[in-house]
Amino acid sequence: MSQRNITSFFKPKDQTANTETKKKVATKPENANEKESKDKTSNTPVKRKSDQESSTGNAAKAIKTEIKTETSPGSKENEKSINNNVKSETIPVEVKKEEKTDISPEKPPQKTMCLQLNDKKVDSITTDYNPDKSNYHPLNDAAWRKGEKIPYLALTRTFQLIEETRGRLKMVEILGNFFSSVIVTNPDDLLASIYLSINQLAPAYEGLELGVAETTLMKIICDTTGRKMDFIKSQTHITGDLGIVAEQSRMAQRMMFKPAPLTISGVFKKLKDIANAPGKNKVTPIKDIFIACRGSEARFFIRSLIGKLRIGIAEQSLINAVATGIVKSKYMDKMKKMGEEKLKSEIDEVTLILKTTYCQCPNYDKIIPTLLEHGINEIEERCPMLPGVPIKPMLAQPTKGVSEVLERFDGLTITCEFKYDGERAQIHCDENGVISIFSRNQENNTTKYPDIICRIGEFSKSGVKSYIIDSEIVAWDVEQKMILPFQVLTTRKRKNVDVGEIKVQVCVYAFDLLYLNGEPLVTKPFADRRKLMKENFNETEGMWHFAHAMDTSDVDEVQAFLEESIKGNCEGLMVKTLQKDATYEIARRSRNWLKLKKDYLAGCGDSLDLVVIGGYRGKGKRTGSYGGFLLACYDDENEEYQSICKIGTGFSDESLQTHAEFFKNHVVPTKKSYIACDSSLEPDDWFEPVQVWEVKCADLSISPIHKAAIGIADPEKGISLRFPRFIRIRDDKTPEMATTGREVAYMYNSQDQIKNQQSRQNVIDDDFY
Ligand SMILES: Nc1ncnc2c1ncn2[C@@H]1O[C@H](COP(=O)(O)OP(=O)(O)OP(=O)(O)O)[C@@H](O)[C@H]1O
Ligand SMILES: [Mg+2]
Ligand SMILES: [Mg+2]
Repeated sequence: MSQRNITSFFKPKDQTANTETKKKVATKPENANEKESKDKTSNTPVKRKSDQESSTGNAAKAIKTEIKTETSPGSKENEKSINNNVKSETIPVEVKKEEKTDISPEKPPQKTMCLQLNDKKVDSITTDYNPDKSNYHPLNDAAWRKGEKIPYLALTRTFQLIEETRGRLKMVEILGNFFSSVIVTNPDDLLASIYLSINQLAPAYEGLELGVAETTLMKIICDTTGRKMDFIKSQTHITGDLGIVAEQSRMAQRMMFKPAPLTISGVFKKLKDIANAPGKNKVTPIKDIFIACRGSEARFFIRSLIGKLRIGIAEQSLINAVATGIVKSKYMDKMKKMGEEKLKSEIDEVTLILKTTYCQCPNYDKIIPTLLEHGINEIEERCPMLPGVPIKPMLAQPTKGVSEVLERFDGLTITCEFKYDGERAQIHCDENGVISIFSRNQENNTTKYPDIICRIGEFSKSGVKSYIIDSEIVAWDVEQKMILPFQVLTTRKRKNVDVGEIKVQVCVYAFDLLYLNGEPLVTKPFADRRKLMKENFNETEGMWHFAHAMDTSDVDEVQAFLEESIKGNCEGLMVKTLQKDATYEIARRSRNWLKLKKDYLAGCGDSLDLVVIGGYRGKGKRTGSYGGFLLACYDDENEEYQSICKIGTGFSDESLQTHAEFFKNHVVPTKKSYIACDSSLEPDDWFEPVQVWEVKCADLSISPIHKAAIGIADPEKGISLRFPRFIRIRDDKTPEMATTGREVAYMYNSQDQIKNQQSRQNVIDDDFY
């Protein structure tokens, strides 16, 4: 290859590391590219990456046709090994002979190397770069030049590093460095890189999901690699990860025709096609990509399809990483001169702008192109709140009693509203009259409520062109004209409901107006928003109501209103500021909304929403299912799950069966790095964090073993729940929306007993909660 400016992602040293790994798993000569080419040219010439013009699709197709004729000789011995040889009747397939320790996917280069190299790589773009002297290496498949489409392998190697890294800061740094490389060399690939890193194809509310069944993928792996189904199944059972098995299977097989390297944009587009394709039409595009996968590409491609990337990059980390990428790409060669502190403070600033923007417009399709075109300073203004794009809702803080509420709001004008126990609904109407209904979680619930859509015209008065209403949808008893319990609402179908088949009627209780006729209202005080809502919308009995409210701060009146709410089948009250400190705080659990539930009056206060991370097999009557579970809260700062209690109460025999069935598909072989848990609690099975349970308890206490809120209420000990009881599954919450460590600490500190023991300074500052 001629000398020219090369953008290379990994140092030669890294490459050596790679080669060494390869040596371990393959008998392939380690030294040179020429050798590799020569070996192949002896049979069929393999085109070099640089002169290969054919598209992935074509190359893939060519191979696919050949692969179809492959047969596995499948001696019993071979079948047992993941490296069983694959033969082809039509094309010679080079097969790697590997050692028995076969589940050892390609090791990524050393972390620090990658980071240094990222900086260097950035230099390499600005200076006239000589590949002979610096970090270019012919064996580096993940390298790319400025302006070129970025190889998918560069991204999956980054994922590999993240997967093997402990600590969120480091993970963010690795991903941020990668994003900075993308921004500098080919910003067009940034959006796809971002989506692939969080395993999404579009904003969550568009509901475009991959989620291909594991068995379908297993079959594809068998078809394309010649492995036997039993073998793939058993290896998946051992490793607990079809991604790793796919990677091993793919690596064990060498083909004469090297398909064109996959690119980030190419894979992203194909994944979208796969998501949009009906069931059986997904198979061909999956095969096309899978047979073109190199190294860790296979692992992450398969994991993307399953719907679990397992690198633990959640929303907050992603935004931090994008901010890191933006700032680093801006300073490139000046980074060292800038000093760490200045760099960090600028990254923090950009993170905040991005977060605010994402809260009002959670849509990377809009944010990223705007960012690249207009820069970070204009982003907030250019990506405003818009009907049709769900915003993250404002949430409330729990309180323990009427007097606490009034103390907190001393001197402020407030209102008390009934707290309805149903499903949060953001109702959007855009300028064209298109209606969408979004859940608390920004999921699109429009097809769940066709009855609401049918009669929406009665709701708004004339002159209303566009709006966003915040509301609670509750189940409604038409005959008795009363609200029905939350459990009734859960029996309603979740999607594509037919008006004719509706058994559970619903009523909407509107409590806020966030947008009206082209104007966001979130910065106006609640009193003004509420006035506008009442002026522009109608009430119709059993269909549309404004939340029942009373503007008072009289203790007795609040107490009486609370009791009235409970009689009316509500959970309690929401107490809200009206004038001062009364803006709508997007995505915040704000102190300007306090919730006062009947349950708070006894016990520990609010219930907790906890993530199930493990199961203990049952004995006696519970043999065959789990007898208990390990629960965790979510530490949103470090993005880890912290164990909080074991739970074995509140379950019916039937619900235990249901849980066992459900978690059977989410067992992982070992504890994941993002789980903080003492070894003495080791469950029989670890689960992926996928489900949230609402739990009540007698109280919270300091625990020497549990890790919840460690370092907050106590410098070294965590907090655990006493006498926890299962209440219900919270399908409307993702694991990242579970009760946080800080919230746990807050609840612990709010317990009267503790409150009395502590001096005021020790009590957690509400601002952090
Ligand atoms: N009048 C109201 N104003 C605001 N929210 C209300 C009102 N009535 C019912 N709600 C519901 O109460 C929720 C606020 O409570 P919180 O912040 O604790 O969230 P949550 O944990 O999902 O709620 P919970 O566990 O209490 O059901 C809102 O998300 C909304 O669904
Ligand atoms: Mg609720
Ligand atoms: Mg709750």
